[in-house]
Amino acid sequence: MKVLEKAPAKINLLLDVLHKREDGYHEVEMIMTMVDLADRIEMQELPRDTIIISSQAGYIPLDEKNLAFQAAKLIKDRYDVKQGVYIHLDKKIPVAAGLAGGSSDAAATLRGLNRLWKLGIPTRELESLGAELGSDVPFCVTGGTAVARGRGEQLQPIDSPPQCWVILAKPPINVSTADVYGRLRAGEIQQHPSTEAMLEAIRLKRFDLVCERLGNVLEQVTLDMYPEVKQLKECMLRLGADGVLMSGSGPTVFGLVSKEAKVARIYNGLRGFCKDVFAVRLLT
Ligand SMILES: C[C@@](CO)(OP(=O)(O)O)[C@H](O)COP(=O)(O)OP(=O)(O)OC[C@H]1O[C@@H](n2ccc(N)nc2=O)[C@H](O)[C@@H]1O
Ligand SMILES: Nc1ncnc2c1ncn2[C@@H]1O[C@H](COP(=O)(O)OP(=O)(O)O)[C@@H](O)[C@H]1O
Repeated sequence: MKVLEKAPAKINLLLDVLHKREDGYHEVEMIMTMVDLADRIEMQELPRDTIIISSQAGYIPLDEKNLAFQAAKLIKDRYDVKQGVYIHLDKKIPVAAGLAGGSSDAAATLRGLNRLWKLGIPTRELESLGAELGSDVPFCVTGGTAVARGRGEQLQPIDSPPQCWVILAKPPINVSTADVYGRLRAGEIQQHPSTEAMLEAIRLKRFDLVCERLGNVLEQVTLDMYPEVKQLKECMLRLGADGVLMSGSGPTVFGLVSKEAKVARIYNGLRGFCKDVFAVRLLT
């Protein structure tokens, strides 16, 4: 038997950090949504008790460091599954980009193996398993649009934002999430974005207000480390994107665009600046 799962990328329309916790994680308040750029995960039963990962992408680990491997191992151990699985990852989402590619692969693996092995694990439980793999994995289990609190695992589903184009551009640098959180001085954040105001903009389906109220407190940290991310933001705004923000810990910058007529110009303008550029729709 074989199952297929799509693993879409996420963007953070809003990311606020409330404080650093005793366990070293940061207490966050995020508004996350999925975009139509996805890895494809194929899972095939193996009679032997083993997990094998393959991928056309030469730049991700294929051993126990792979988040899909960790997801498969977790589900096998927890539910005492004796069969093995062959997992192929068709990567489309850039790696270490702030788009949760690895987390979404892990979530898709949890969903897929639940089906492949007919385990009947409820979604809530899949989300809890996901939290053991990473802070962004619970959101990726269900996707949609949600407010995420705690370290990212406390989810409140909300309505989709108004549909629009999303231009994603990732400069050729690798940013470590741990490094960005590590450099953040949570007590010294000058301006916190308002989650309530963004929720209102989404509720009212006001695209202009969504663009106006975008905010990410990790952005300044990454911008200070990598001035090219700042240049990329300025470039996207200059080319006419309606709202521009860095996603997660970066370095991907996304631009929201309402008019299709503008998309090609912005896309082509950015291609001169970096190789990884995508024009996609929100997954509403
Ligand atoms: C910043 C965000 C925003 O969506 O995404 P990315 O930029 O990674 O996509 C997330 O908070 C990242 O989630 P994720 O990538 O799953 O993080 P984890 O593997 O759990 O943690 C990686 C590192 O980030 C730090 N971390 C993570 C989450 C959090 N709320 N506080 C933290 O301080 C932890 O100290 C850890 O060392
Ligand atoms: N299936 C996977 N796809 C992508 N990266 C993975 C995967 N498994 C493990 N990783 C590792 O996870 C790290 C973060 O990758 P990713 O989830 O793409 O980034 P981000 O957390 O910035 O959204 C990278 O260092 C990468 O090597």
